[in-house]
Amino acid sequence: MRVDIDGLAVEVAGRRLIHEVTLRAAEGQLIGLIGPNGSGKSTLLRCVYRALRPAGGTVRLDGADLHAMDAREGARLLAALPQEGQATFDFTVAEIVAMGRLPHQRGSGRASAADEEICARALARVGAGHLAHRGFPGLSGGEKQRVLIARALAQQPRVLVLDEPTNHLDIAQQLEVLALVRDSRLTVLAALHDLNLAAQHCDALYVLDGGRIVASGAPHEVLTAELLAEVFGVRAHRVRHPETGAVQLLFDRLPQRTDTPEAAPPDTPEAAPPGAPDGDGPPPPGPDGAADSPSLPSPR
Ligand SMILES: Nc1ncnc2c1ncn2[C@@H]1O[C@H](COP(=O)(O)OP(=O)(O)OP(=O)(O)O)[C@@H](O)[C@H]1O
Repeated sequence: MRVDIDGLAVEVAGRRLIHEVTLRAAEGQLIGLIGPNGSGKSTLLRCVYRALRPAGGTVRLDGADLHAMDAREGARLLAALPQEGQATFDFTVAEIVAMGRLPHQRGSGRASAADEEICARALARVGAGHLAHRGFPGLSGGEKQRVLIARALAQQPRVLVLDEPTNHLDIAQQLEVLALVRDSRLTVLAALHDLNLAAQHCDALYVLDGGRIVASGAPHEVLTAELLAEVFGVRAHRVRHPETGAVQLLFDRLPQRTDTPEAAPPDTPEAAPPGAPDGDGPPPPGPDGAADSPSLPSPR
């Protein structure tokens, strides 16, 4: 299912937080939303999953205005993992995941055998089947995150909206969750803080700063040293993943604005080591395709 966001504006408490956002997600694409803290990622996504109404503009799913649909219809098409999803619910894991089936139930709202099967499969997909009878509040942050992803999958939506889906997850689980999201073939909008994960897994990135989209495109087009300095205030070196070719980033602090070339001693960390690549360009691959990095220790 395609998602078209056009001229979206969002206001909270009379303050405009999102300005004129336009975003396109084709069927099955994974679109990453990146930006520094407070840039508006959660606010934009909250409007997409209907926790906030737009002050202007539209969100359309295959051309239909999402905010004009009734709640049940919207929930059958779009499921969300909100950032505030870590709130303590006094329910078991199985009950939390079963909530994902509510938009599909009519009448008594009782779960059918088919609903139970869908929930069990969703929990198994996130590797959390063994948690089904545990109380949600007693889970670790990572376990809660996986259960809430299972709830979103149990909803059987066409579009997934994920606010920091890798929050609280260890590195193996982060990779698992992103692979699972990819394999789901759903259209996905995901706010991500880890720019390397975003570069590796997303079809396109949209960069938010001050509530506005300031760049968009394929990860290798968007994640330039200039943009990362401007928007995130960091110095970034680009290298290529030796197997996938995806852009990957190595970060340093930017020199302080007060530092002048005269004031900085010649061997400060900001000074590039002799022979190091200068900034944005990917360094030439080594014999095995890996980018050489003279500053990294050799493997033991
Ligand atoms: N309910 C609210 N009332 C007032 N201001 C708000 C509210 N919600 C968000 N904001 C403000 O809107 C701006 C964007 O916040 P938002 O949470 O969308 O950013 P974010 O990019 O998701 O940040 P983070 O990366 O830290 O999660 C921030 O300045 C925030 O303080």
